[in-house]
Amino acid sequence: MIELEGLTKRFGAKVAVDHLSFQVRPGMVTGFLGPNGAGKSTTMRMMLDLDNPTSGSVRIDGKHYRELQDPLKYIGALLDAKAMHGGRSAYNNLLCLAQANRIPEKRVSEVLDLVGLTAVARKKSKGFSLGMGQRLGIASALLGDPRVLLFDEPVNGLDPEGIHWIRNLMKLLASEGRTIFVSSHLMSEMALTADHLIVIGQGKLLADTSMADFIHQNSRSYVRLRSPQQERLRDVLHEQGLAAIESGNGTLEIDGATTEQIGELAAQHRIVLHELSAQRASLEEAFMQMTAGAVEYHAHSTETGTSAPQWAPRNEGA
Ligand SMILES: Nc1ncnc2c1ncn2[C@@H]1O[C@H](COP(=O)(O)OP(=O)(O)OP(=O)(O)O)[C@@H](O)[C@H]1O
Repeated sequence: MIELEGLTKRFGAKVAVDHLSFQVRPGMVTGFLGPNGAGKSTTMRMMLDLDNPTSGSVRIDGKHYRELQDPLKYIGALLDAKAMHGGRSAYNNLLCLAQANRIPEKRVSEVLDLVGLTAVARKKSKGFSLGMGQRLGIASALLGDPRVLLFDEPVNGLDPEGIHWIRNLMKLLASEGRTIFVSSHLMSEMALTADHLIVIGQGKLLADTSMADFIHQNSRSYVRLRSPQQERLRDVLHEQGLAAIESGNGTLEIDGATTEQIGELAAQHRIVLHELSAQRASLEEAFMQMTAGAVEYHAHSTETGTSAPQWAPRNEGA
């Protein structure tokens, strides 16, 4: 369990993290979302005592980081996969970390095996691909067999196989009762991985909710229809007080009705349907909807509309 209470971080006049209070619970994957510059990395750094809060506190399983004896046994993290010593082998990188944290050497081989790097254990890590480097970073996070794990953008730059592997690993670790906290800008991936979400914008908490509720509360759901008897269908819907919006390619969208209601209505009037489907906005749409007011930099189109977007701070006329 990770508990934040009024956590705040200022960099000069900039408030990067603004009175954040939330809990990250064990036994599930909690996603950490926010637009660029929202304060995610700063929050994670404070969880790991790499930055001092201006005020407020973080507790890991009830203790402040500095009270943890051998902290790697309580909390592991993947923040920057390139933080390894490139001139050392994967094995020696992990061995140094194990020795500094009083972790038995046999655990080094175990975690290398767990992340699939046994065959390259003696190779210098500077020759590693992005995916191998990411796996080595994860091995170091797992070294102390901690109950709490933080992953900052773990799938950045990975191929589909690597992404799939990390997703399954996080789910497995959560099913073992560990606390898994992961940030990512890849919404489709987050939707497949996280059970719960913490969303922040400009350092403030915007949402602390289950994935399903977040999408439900921040997005539109509607029914999509296609029929060769579209005019007749529109009339029937109209009689029932249902407005159909034409969305191109002969498709209609209807708010405020279920597929069951519409299917039965069509059957009663002997109208043929070629499509009848319930539509729910994606996590990405729900996220954009929620954070629209909290984005630090917006793109605005240029006069010709052909040049690259101009990035401007939100409060300076974007
Ligand atoms: N050391 C620092 N000195 C000054 N400002 C900083 C420092 N670190 C972060 N900031 C500012 O604090 C804000 C939050 O940054 P942070 O990196 O935590 O955001 P983030 O949500 O992780 O962003 P991203 O998704 O782009 O990685 C940003 O405006 C950033 O410019």
